[in-house]
Amino acid sequence: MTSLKQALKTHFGFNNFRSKLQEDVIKAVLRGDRDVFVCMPTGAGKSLCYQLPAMLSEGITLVISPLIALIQDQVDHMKELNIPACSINSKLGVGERRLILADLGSSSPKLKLLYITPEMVASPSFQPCLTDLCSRSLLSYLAVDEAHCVSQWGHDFRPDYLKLGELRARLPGVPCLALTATAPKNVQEDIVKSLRLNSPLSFVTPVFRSNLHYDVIFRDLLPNPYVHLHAFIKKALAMENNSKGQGCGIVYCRTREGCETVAYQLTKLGVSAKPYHAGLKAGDRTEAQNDWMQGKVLVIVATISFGMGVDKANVRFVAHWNLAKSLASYYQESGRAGRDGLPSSCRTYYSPKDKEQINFLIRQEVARRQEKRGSAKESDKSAITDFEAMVLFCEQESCRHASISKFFGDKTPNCAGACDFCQQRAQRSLRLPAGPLRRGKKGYGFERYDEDEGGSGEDDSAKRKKEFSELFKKQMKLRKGFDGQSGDFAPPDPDCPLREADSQKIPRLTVKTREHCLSRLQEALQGQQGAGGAFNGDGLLSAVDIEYEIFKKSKSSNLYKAAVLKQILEMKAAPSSEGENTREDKKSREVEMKLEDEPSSSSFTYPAELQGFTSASELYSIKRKRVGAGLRGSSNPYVTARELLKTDAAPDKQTESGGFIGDGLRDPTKGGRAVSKKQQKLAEAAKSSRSIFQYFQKKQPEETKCEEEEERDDSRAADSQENGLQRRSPSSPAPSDTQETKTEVIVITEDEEEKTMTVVQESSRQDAIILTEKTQPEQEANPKELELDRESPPPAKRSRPAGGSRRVTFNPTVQHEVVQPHSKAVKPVTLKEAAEVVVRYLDPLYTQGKFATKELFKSFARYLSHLLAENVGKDQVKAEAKRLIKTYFSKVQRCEDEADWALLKAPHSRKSTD
Ligand SMILES: Nc1ncnc2c1ncn2[C@@H]1O[C@H](COP(=O)(O)OP(=O)(O)OP(=O)(O)O)[C@@H](O)[C@H]1O
Repeated sequence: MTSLKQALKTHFGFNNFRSKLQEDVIKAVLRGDRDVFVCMPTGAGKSLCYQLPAMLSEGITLVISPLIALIQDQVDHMKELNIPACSINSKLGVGERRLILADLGSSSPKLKLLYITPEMVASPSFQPCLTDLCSRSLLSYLAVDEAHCVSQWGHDFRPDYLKLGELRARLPGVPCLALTATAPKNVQEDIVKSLRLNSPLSFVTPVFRSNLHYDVIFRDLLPNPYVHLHAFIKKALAMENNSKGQGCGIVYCRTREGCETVAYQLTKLGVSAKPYHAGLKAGDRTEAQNDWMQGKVLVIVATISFGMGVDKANVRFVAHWNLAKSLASYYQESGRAGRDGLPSSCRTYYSPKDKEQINFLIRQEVARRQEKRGSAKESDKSAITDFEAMVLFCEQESCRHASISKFFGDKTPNCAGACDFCQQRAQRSLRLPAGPLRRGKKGYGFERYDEDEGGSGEDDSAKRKKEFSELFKKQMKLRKGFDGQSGDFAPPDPDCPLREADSQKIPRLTVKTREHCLSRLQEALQGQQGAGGAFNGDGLLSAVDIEYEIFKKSKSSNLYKAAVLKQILEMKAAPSSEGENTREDKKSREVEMKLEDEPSSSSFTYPAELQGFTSASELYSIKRKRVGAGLRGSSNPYVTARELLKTDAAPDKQTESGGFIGDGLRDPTKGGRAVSKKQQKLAEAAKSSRSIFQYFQKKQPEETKCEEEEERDDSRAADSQENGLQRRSPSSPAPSDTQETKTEVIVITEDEEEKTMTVVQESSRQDAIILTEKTQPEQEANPKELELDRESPPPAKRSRPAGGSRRVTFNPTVQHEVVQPHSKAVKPVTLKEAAEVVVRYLDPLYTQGKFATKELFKSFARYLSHLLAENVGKDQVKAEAKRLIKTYFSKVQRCEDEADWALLKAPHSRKSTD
């Protein structure tokens, strides 16, 4: 055994190097004559490339690593191996710090590895120590882990990494080693330049990992995505035959709320899962991670804050519930699967809605950076192009491994069926019957003739040619058949509404898929057209036409699906037949739709300015487009309770002509189309009530933003409390002890000014008076507060055309107040009473702390504002609530949140699981 291998065994317990490359890198580092750059896939054993040399050299190796948590894991691991390693960081106790500094100051320090963040290494407090070590030539190596963080082209740029260039310059005699798993060519070059590496030796391995199977699923086309995910997990963990399963997995979600929902759904379906995100208490997060590490929990459902430095070998799958923000990030995150080299699965649940939202956030972030900097940079584009590469990875019909390799500048690898595209292709070709064309080297159809050596000249030759030509045609026909006209094609039912339903023009596109797409198109069309269009049959006809057009134009199954989804999005974004049709309107609504369409978000995660109530006097001046598409198809949803009651007969008219029955559902006996199952279930479930206060557990709006922003939340939250009335937490004390209560309503005027109106209500009097009015020009808003909004879904405010009308925001503390207008005709109901009535009707649409859709919440909020405006009695409240639900049923034909939809299907299960 060589001395190097001996050292490997002695210090790390490994018999061999993980790869030849690992060994080569270590040897190069040990030579110490050149800087070294290493780009090796996740789990390839990069850490050993500096850890082993550190053990074999005099002095101390300084390791720069981006996260304290990551450092802690490494230090703990080293300590387990009895390797003297430690870290200096802000979390260190005074005593510990003193001990470390004492060792570093000694003539022969015992420490071999000193881990430190880029911030700490640049801090003035560390400089004397660094200078001292340097002057005594006690620094053996400088290792920069996760070196891609230095590059502005990279997906995880950390400005503090840029300071490492200066550090490097200060340590001219110390060999530097830069390591990363994810660096395309431009990032590699940037690393070398920024870290001022001295003509480094580069060890770059292809990114291809043959043990990882990649696939992409169009989430929006799944009847129940959670069930689909559950099936995937069961398969990946081999749970079918073994209830305990093997290994574990990660599901990445973009938002905290997504994590909670997915973890909840998986647990409900029988897979132990825990959420992990920055919104959890530190203790809960650690517990979730430990439970997962120890195998007590099979699945961790996390934001991207989870995983860096987590060294778990048996991760059998990584699923992305939402699109990753770049292909490089995706490669890194999905690469946490299969570190043990065993087959593992990486799946993305793709949704065009995610695409729209993330695209918006990325561009917003880029614009913000440029604004801050005052100029644009070429590297700004990389965030956008990297994301586009991610989208292409999902949408393109090609080998997934090839897409990744191309992105990183590698050659196309031999995927060998390790992705959905290549697997399907392989399966198709396997289904070709064994025949002369498939017989290996000689398989061109000539074998049997070749064997017939005693052939007889010209005649034979002509005969052969003819036979070959026939055979060739036959085989081509067969191939064609297996590309699309396969015998597996399930024919359509006789009553199938699709045009050319039995056409097999698009390979692998089933009638079932087409029918599903048709129904989604119908839903979208109904949503667009309003109740009239939904039931008169036109919706069906047009949807059939639209579907057929898409079918005709599409060349592949994926392109067909993508086109259908695009069409649905466009239809949702388009103005209703009754609505205004200006371009601005469309734009405004597009953004609103994006907000509504967030699959995993609750109503409470709306930007503050969309969350709620306005005073009655403001209601009449608000155009529909300003506050959302709550009552789609209605040109003016803001009618008073009284007006609503007056027009209550309208749907009953429809009963006669179109088949509505009293509860807003359609009567199948009256000639109309049967009520949908969903509508029936909703109606059935509308029976129980719950405490109103649950509906006001308003979450902070920042919950929808990208996780990478979360580290900065605390300070922002403080800022926002100081600044924004609309951000006041519902749990903040209500102004109740005094004689009067104040309610502040923020109104955005046409010239984009915020007006804060304080409604004061004296407890002795039951009337409300507007007491103060202060304006707050938007440009004066605290920049930090604006920043807070940065990663939230696009607020309507930004999309509104200039010179538009008013936006209204809502102060949640209103819940505890009784604000009554002047009329004394009937005994007015309190807000709480009114809400209880509404809740009774909305209850089935509420689950897991949120409403089924934002739209519904907006309707609810709007309804409560009516009550504030109107002096109505309990009966009228009931009638109006009923009407609201009726409107909802008839105008909103979809329920985007599959989780809630699943619960609606089984209304009673919610009670037990709440
Ligand atoms: N020669 C070896 N033999 C066996 N196991 C090894 C060897 N070298 C490293 N390992 C193990 O491989 C795993 C991955 O190593 P390491 O964490 O260094 O990977 P990495 O390339 O740094 O990954 P990442 O990019 O995720 O940080 C660790 O558990 C490590 O102990």
